[in-house]
Amino acid sequence: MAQPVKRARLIYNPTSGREEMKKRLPEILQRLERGGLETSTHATIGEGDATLAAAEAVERGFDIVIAAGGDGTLYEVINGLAEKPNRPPLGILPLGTTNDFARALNIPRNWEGAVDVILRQHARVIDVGKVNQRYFINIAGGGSLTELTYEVPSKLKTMIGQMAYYMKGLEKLPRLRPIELYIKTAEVEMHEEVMLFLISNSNSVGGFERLAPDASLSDGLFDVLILRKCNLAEFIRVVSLALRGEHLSDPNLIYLQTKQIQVTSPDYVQVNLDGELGGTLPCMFTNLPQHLHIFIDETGQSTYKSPPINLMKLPWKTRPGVDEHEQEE
Ligand SMILES: Nc1ncnc2c1ncn2[C@@H]1O[C@H](COP(=O)(O)OP(=O)(O)OP(=O)(O)O)[C@@H](O)[C@H]1O
Repeated sequence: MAQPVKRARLIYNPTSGREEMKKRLPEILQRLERGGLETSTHATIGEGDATLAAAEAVERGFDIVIAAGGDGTLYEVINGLAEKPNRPPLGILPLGTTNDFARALNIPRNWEGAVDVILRQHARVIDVGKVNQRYFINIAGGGSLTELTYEVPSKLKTMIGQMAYYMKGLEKLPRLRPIELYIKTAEVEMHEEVMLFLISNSNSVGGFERLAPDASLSDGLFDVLILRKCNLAEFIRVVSLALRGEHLSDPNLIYLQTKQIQVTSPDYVQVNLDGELGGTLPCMFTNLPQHLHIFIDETGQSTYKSPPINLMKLPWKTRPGVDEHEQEE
């Protein structure tokens, strides 16, 4: 007997990466249809649109939601799904400039491979982080480095891809400044001057493939990394240790695992969720265990090569609305 046809909603950002979606859409739709997924599309028109489109897709009863674009689009789609009681599984087409989360899940970087992962419908259930009323799946963080928050205009990103981040990030490197944090979990309470804090769900972030070596996407726990106040030389040392996964024993680093963490500060501290601006402290970060099904490559074969590392890309990426102003200057 024929399998019932499933309906998928493909939410894509036409400006992601090198605008690959614009070129590939007919082929992607054809491959999905041939593979048995009757697919309709929603092209996003700007910030926040993917969240609305994902929420609407759930309400309209789609069996599968597909997020096509970069980490920003994925973040927005997850924010549209996470609140809903009946969450359809999520497919990912990683066609953005950065695709940290797709890398953590070994989802192929090429569109054919990524479509095939969706067609095989092998889902993994993952934890989702909740912060106030927002959600993240990869990493949250904050710190004085938020001052380095920069916006790479999307046209520039399209033209030169990853290079745009380097140019924007490195020029701001010397402006590190510590912040005061109060941290509270069920296990510990602390008051520290810190450079940054990271609350991670996966072990691969921003090209740091061993940032939180013990992190599991579905263990119900966050891996928390807090970098104490340090000078630029120490900062660079910790980062280079982190590249090799040897940073956890560094005296400047505090590492813990927890289900829920409250972070407050007397300072003005922006919070970054999966590379996007996610409000300011104080925040309660709660792990929602096994909250979302995502299609993954069950063969576990990663087709990624590690991209070159941009220190400032982690995790301070975009501040919406700044690029126009910067361009005028
Ligand atoms: N039509 C559009 N025009 C401009 N920006 C858009 C449009 N649709 C969505 N966006 C915004 O673009 C942001 C970045 O997109 P996305 O993450 O998909 O790809 P990217 O630009 O390649 O970057 P990255 O993968 O590094 O996040 C999203 O957060 C979204 O708010």
